[in-house]
Amino acid sequence: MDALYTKLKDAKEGCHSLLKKYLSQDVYDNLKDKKTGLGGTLLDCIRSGCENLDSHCGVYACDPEGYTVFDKLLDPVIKDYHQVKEINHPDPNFGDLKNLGFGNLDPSGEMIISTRVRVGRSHAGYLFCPSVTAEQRKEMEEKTIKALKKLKGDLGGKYYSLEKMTKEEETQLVEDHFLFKNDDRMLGSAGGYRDWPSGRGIFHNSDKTFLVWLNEEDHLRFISMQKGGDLAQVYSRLVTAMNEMQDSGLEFATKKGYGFLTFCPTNLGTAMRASVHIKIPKLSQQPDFKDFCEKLHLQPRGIHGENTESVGGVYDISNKRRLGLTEFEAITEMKNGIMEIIKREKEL
Ligand SMILES: Nc1ncnc2c1ncn2[C@@H]1O[C@H](COP(=O)(O)OP(=O)(O)OP(=O)(O)O)[C@@H](O)[C@H]1O
Ligand SMILES: NC(=[NH2+])NCCC[C@H](N)C(=O)O
Repeated sequence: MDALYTKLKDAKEGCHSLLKKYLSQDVYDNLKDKKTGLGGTLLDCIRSGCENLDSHCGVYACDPEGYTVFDKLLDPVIKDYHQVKEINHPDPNFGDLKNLGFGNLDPSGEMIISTRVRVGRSHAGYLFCPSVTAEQRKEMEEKTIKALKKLKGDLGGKYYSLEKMTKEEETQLVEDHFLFKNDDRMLGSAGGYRDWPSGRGIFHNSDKTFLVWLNEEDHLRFISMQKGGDLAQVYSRLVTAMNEMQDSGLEFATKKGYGFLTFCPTNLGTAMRASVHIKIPKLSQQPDFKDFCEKLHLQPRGIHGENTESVGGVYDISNKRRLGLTEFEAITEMKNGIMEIIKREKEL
C-alpha cells in the first residue's frame, strides 16, 4: 500500500481526484493500520484511485463500517462531491406522488429519448466489492430473488442470472441500455469483477420498465426506465417499487446522517441518479457546456454509461448530488435543470 500511496502522492499532471486532494500524509498515517470489524482496510478503499490516477473520486468504502472507521478520508470526500458543509442527510422523503409538480419534461418528444431513475442499495451486514466472497454474493442473490418474487402487477417479473444467459442475450440487453457490463477499469481495480459472472444477474418485468441489478457495483440497483420524457411516470414507478421492497424482508445498510450506504461515496444518501438521454447538439458544442451543467448540479455523460462518449449530440444528463437532500428534492433539482437545458438548446 505504501508504494501505491507514493504513486498517488507523486502524481501531478492529470490527477485531480478527491482521493489525491484529501489523502494527506497525516490522514494516511492515521488510517493505514485500521480495520473494520469485517476486516476491511484502507487499501480496499484507495486501491482504485491509486491505480487509476485519472479517477474523479478515487475512493470506495470497503464495507458499510468503512464509512465510520475511515471517516477522516471519506467525510471530506463526501462533503466535496455532494457540496454539503455537514454530513446530515435527511430521512427518506419521496414526495407526494399525486402532486409531484412535474409530468412529461418534453411533451413534443423532440428532445428526450428516454428517462431513467435508479437507486442503489446494500444488504446490511455484507462486505462490498473488494472482499465479499462468491458464497456471500450467492447468498445475497438468493435473498433478493425471494424478495423480488413478492412484487405484484406491473412490477412483477423474472430473474435472469448472468451465469445462465447466452452471450447474444447479454449483448442485446447491454446494447438496449438495460444491463451492466464488466468494463469499468476503476470498478475493476476496486475488486468489482471478482468471480465474474458468479452471483450477478438482472430481474425485470415484461416491459423492461422496472429492473433490478444484482451484485454489480452495489449489491442492488433498482431501476425504472422508459422511452420518452415522462419523468413523473418513471419516478412514481420506482417509488412504488421501493415502498413494496420495504415489506419484502430485505434489510438495507444505512447510517444516521449518511442515508443509504453504497460502495462509492458519490452514491450515498438517496443513492438516486435520475437521468435523461437528451438530444442537445447545439448546447453540447458550447464552450460553457460543462460549467452550465455544473451550476445546475447536473452531470453530463455519454450514452453508454459513465466515461463513454456522446453519440450524435445525445447526452445522458443526471442529478449530480445525492446526499444532503431528500429524494423529492433531488428529482426536483434534476427536473429544474433539465428544463433549463431544454430552454437553452431551443434558444441557440
Ligand atoms: N435516461 C436513460 N435512458 C436510457 N438508458 C440510460 C439512461 N441513463 C442511463 N442509461 C443506461 O444505463 C446504463 C448504466 O449507466 P451508468 O453506468 O452510467 O449509470 P448507473 O447505472 O446510474 O451507475 P453509476 O452511476 O454507478 O455508473 C447504461 O447502459 C446507460 O446507457
Ligand atoms: N460509478 C461510480 N461510482 N461513479 C463515480 C466515480 C467512479 C470512479 N471511481 C472515479 O473516481 O472516477
